[in-house]
Amino acid sequence: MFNKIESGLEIKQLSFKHSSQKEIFEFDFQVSSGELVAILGPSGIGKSTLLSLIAGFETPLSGTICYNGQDLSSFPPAERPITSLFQEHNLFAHLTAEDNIGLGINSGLRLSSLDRQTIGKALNDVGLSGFNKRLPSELSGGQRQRVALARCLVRQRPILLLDEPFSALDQALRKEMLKLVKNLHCEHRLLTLMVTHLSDDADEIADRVIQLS
Ligand SMILES: Nc1ncnc2c1ncn2[C@@H]1O[C@H](COP(=O)(O)OP(=O)(O)OP(=O)(O)O)[C@@H](O)[C@H]1O
Repeated sequence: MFNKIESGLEIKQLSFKHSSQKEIFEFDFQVSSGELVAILGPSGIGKSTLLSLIAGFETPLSGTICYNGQDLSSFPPAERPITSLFQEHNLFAHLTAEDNIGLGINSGLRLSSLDRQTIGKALNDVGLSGFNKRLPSELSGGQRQRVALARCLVRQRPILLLDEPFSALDQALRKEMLKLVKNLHCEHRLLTLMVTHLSDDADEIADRVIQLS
């Protein structure tokens, strides 16, 4: 049993059921601010479901999700202190890298020159300086995920959720992206939860592994 924590994410006696299913999922754990935790478990165990609950895309049957002692239940997804990166479909095909990242600052793309500088810095942070005007179709798979990561950064949310973000990439590229995530996590002091089914990836960068069973 954990005591209530003041700094970090606390998932307490959370239960959930997809409306069309019988299975009930239960989660109970906590993650400290600044920790990078890997969520491991077999296919169908509920890893993505857990991230959807934390992000606010699904509503639990019972239990609480608190950040720094504050219950997030009443906050819609856009107002939660959370940014997410998924395996794919992170970018809009008709927008440049710069504008895709800019959506993280202003959804109507009303961007000041300071915002443009912030976007340039984020592109630099993910190793894509000068790629501002590229369309997603003009980028490799790894570069597209870097752009999506840059958008996560400009949102300046303290919690980063990663749902198998690099599983479509080959092993060498995946390792490179994991290193990048680790660096960004440290540099931006993000509480990071990374869902993966690969224990090697978890061992590579995680401070701790939570195994769902
Ligand atoms: N929207 C949904 N409606 C109904 N059932 C769902 C829905 N999303 C997921 N499920 C079911 O809930 C269970 C958990 O799914 P989830 O995607 O969370 O698992 P996972 O651990 O992330 O799996 P994987 O590693 O294959 O991505 C599965 O049995 C899945 O079929």
